[in-house]
Amino acid sequence: MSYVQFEYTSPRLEGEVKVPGDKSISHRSIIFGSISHGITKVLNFLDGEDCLRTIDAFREMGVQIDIEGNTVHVHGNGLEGLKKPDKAIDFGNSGTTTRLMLGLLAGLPFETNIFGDPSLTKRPMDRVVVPLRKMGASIYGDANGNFLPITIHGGALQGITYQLPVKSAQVKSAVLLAGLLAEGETIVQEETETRNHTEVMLQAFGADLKQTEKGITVTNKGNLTACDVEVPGDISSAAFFLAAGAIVPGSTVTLKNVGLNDSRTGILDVLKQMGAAITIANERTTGGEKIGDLTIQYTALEGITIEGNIIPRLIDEIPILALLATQADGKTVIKDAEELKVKETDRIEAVCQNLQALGANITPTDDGMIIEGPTKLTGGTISSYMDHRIAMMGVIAALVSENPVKMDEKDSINISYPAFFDDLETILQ
Ligand SMILES: O=C(O)C1=C[C@@H](OP(=O)(O)O)[C@@H](O)[C@H](O)C1
Ligand SMILES: C=C(OP(=O)(O)O)C(=O)O
Repeated sequence: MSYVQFEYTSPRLEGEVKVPGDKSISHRSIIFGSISHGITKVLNFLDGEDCLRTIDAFREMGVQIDIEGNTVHVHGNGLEGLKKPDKAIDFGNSGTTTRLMLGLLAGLPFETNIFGDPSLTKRPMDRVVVPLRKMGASIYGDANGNFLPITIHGGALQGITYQLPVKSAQVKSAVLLAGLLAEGETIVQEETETRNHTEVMLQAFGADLKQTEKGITVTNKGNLTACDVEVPGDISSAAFFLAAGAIVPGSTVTLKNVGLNDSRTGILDVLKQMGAAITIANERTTGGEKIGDLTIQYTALEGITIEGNIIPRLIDEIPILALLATQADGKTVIKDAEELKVKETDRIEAVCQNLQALGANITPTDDGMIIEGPTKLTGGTISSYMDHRIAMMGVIAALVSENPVKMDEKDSINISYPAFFDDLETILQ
């Protein structure tokens, strides 16, 4: 096997990065733009492979989508204007595309076949299949529809009240999307708040969606209206440089225009609690989403316990937080994060195996991990597990390792952050 090697001698990070557009918001801008009437202009769209899958899916269904750099024009067909795709749709590596599209396809009166890459094929779909069947969709696939490839035949849905059994914005969004095409009210109840971009954006596109004491309620009000979207920078991508700035001696890094939606900022709360020197400037709101500039400086960190309601607010940041915790003084415990097992790979196993291979003191648990720090990482050989967030963690680990980090591949990073190495280069001194 050939490896890519990362070696940084006495690195220091200094300067500004404008991180790419938010992945969750980019997906949703295409979905809601496609099902609206009129042209939706999307600025700062993330050109990562996952979001391009969402574009491909709507092109297959007859929607004209023009891409010019990071500006995208979606010529919406309206809910009734989507056509049956001519062939099976490939959702690649993207869980968000799959689960949100299943929600939409559940209400469309034709049959669609969908499939994905080996990672996506292992991820559970029953979390959306169960409520969508309750609403009236016909769904077939391996293990009673739990795994791709899946065939879905939509149409004639009935609204339901659904209490989320998993803390998942993808499930919430799938049910709300189906609710746009269902008869009567659809209500989603969640015990722990998950990211709310679907709710924010559906309201901006004119959907009849409100938060009531019963839960998040949506009705089938007919067509949505196109609405321009300026995508904030992705805090989940910013997280890699926030962590790097905090642990690489002598660093000061500023990340511009980062999305600061409260349902996503768990990482900032954790960094502050660990003692990081982080400041927020130029706070403002665009399209209902808060954004601002973050500056972080290297400083000593302390281990903490991360558990409970904060977990969905930082779920994708746990791999890089685990690396950060290896450099903090004392014990960091991460609990209530069993969802990590069903991401692009089992991220509890991938993070622990890799950081152990680099010399960290980290132990996996059933719902998270325990890290004892600080440890000077030695470097070594790791695997990305073909998971973009694990791969980026590996590269940042090389910045604080004595010897090189060798990894089996790096191309998976294109899923969410194609400009990752260019941005790293900009701030590397
Ligand atoms: O709704 C979304 O855009 C996402 C929700 C989260 O997944 P879950 O809903 O499975 O928690 C997150 O991990 C994923 O990267 C994007
Ligand atoms: C889990 C992720 O994405 P998805 O579920 O869309 O594959 C992620 O980006 O970390």
